Amino acid sequence: MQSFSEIDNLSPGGGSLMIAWQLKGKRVLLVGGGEVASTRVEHLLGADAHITILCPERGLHLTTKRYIDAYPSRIVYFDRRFTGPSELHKIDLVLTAIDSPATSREIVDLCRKAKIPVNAADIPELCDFYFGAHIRDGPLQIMISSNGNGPRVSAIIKDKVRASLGGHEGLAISKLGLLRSRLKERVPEVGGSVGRKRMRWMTKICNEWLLKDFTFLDDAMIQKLLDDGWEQNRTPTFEEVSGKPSTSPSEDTASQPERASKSPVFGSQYLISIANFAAGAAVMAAFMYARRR
Ligand SMILES: C[C@@]1(CC(=O)O)c2cc3[nH]c(cc4nc(cc5[nH]c(cc(n2)[C@H]1CCC(=O)O)[C@@](C)(CC(=O)O)[C@@H]5CCC(=O)O)C(CC(=O)O)=C4CCC(=O)O)c(CCC(=O)O)c3CC(=O)O
Ligand SMILES: NC(=O)C1=CN([C@@H]2O[C@H](COP(=O)(O)OP(=O)(O)OC[C@H]3O[C@@H](n4cnc5c(N)ncnc54)[C@H](O)[C@@H]3O)[C@@H](O)[C@H]2O)C=CC1
Repeated sequence: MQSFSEIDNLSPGGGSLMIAWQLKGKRVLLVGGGEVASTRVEHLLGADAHITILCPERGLHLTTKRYIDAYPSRIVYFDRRFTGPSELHKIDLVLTAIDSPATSREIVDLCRKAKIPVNAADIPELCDFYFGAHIRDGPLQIMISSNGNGPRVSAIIKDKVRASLGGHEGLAISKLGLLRSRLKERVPEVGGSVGRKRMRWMTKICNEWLLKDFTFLDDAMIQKLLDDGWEQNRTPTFEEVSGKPSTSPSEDTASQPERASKSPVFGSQYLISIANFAAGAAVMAAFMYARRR
């Protein structure tokens, strides 16, 4: 059992809860239409929310205007300022991105009374949650947050993380999602021993296949994987299921460590590293020995 001091070390506090908030079909009020608001619209559209924008037309950023014109069924736009509590009727979430902290404060107060979560772009201490720097590739979403300390640094780190991705991760995850749902259709039981078996099998496939190989999954391959894999309680290889050779691990920037340790290519790279290290150590030892003499 963990002692209290160990638990204290595990949760030092000072952070925030990073969650993937499901906004599909929810109503979001965005007050303001400037540059910051335009980025909010992008995120809200990506999350399938119903959006209401309040902002005098002369204050609209070109990008916000483009979104309003392009998605009339998703965005309701009013060419006016926020007027009062009635704006919050049936609203699930409020975002302010305006150039008036006093008005932002008033809106936040009203949201508190109505128990509606709110983000005020200009007043971090009043926000129920912060935005972060995002990377999105289909269902893959990565958010970098500095928890209010350095938004620009979040954006810089985001660029570094993005550069380390291969570009195939989103598609691979979509295909994996399809495999998972087909498996759940086949064995719909929730929890219990079947649930555990299903999770073990999915975990094994994820560990053993290269991420990029999942991008090739089609209906026939999924069927074969389930028939020859799940039903036989084994995990067939990509080669077996597709009839094609696997993608080269060097092409797969997200290659899994489990696979790496088993892969002959990675295995030989590992041996070469050990050999290099041993050779370096031998030279160093000889050098030290020579100096002592
Ligand atoms: C607390 C938070 C509340 C919230 O907005 O939810 C907040 C608050 C404030 N930002 C301010 C300034 C800047 N914000 C950015 C950029 C971003 N800001 C974002 C989020 C957040 N900003 C939340 C914390 C997130 C975190 O901690 O990680 C990002 C990540 C996401 C997004 O906005 O969607 C997005 C990058 C997206 C991308 O590029 O991917 C830049 C740089 C730039 O524009 O390039 C600058 C200028 C440089 C700088 O200050 O760093 C100011 C005015 C400060 C002042 O007056 O001095 C305030 C208010 C204050 O702090 O008082
Ligand atoms: N969180 C973040 O990422 C960042 C936040 N900020 C803060 O966000 C705020 C907005 O920044 P920008 O978009 O660059 O400003 P902006 O000046 O481009 O846009 C402000 C918009 O608010 C509208 N507006 C003002 N009062 C309003 C009201 N009562 N009702 C409806 N609309 C109203 C204006 O017409 C304008 O369209 C600023 O306070 C800024 O300090 C700034 C940079 C980054």
